[in-house]
Amino acid sequence: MPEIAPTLVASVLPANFAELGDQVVAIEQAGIDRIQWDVMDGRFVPNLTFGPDVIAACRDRVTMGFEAHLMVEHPDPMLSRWVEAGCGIVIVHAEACRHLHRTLSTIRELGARPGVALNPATGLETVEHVLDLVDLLLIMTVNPGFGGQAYLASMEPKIAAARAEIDRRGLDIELEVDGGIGPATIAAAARAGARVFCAGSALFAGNSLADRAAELRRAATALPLAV
Ligand SMILES: O=C(CO)[C@H](O)[C@H](O)COP(=O)(O)O
Ligand SMILES: [Co+2]
Repeated sequence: MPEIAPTLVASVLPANFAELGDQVVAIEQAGIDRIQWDVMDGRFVPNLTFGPDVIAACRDRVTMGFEAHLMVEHPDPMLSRWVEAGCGIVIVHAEACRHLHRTLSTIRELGARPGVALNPATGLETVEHVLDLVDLLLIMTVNPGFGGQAYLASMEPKIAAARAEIDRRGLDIELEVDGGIGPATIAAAARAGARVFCAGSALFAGNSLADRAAELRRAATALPLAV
């Protein structure tokens, strides 16, 4: 396995929403690299979370980067709102955009770093012609909509194909995985080629975010057991 310095991203989904500002501070103090805001619209996915005002209310509490994971149908009309709320990375789903090239270009024009996400059923070829526009490719390792689901190991060939394509084209793209990432799954995703790991339940399990984060970082770089 190559030497990697894993980037750890905390999904806020399992956080205590009644104390969101304090939870965001706790995530930063635990040494986690970024926060992912899982935005759900009740249409693209059968769940609802928060809007840009909630994110903006937390922005001044920390200095760490924010990324918006928009599980939202036709995100174009509200793109500027996520940027204004302080999300330096705005990730849209390829399946949710009618004109994906335009949407990603708009995110860049708004001053944020564009990212594109793929559902488990969506092939890598869907984003072949927009990879030069993005700073981040997010491969979903669960079907989006809920935290706490089981990691889909069947996504590893797609992760590996994405890593190969990024390297072949010499692209400067963060390859992130999201869904079911924990101590038992992170190494396999890393071996497949992911370098950025979004975790929710695994980080919030137990009472020390810092301990869980350290455990995930260790597991991401662990060598496979010899058989
Ligand atoms: O996008 C998501 C769900 O749609 C979440 O980011 C993801 O599921 C993280 O939560 P967990 O680590 O609990 O799976
Ligand atoms: Co997410």
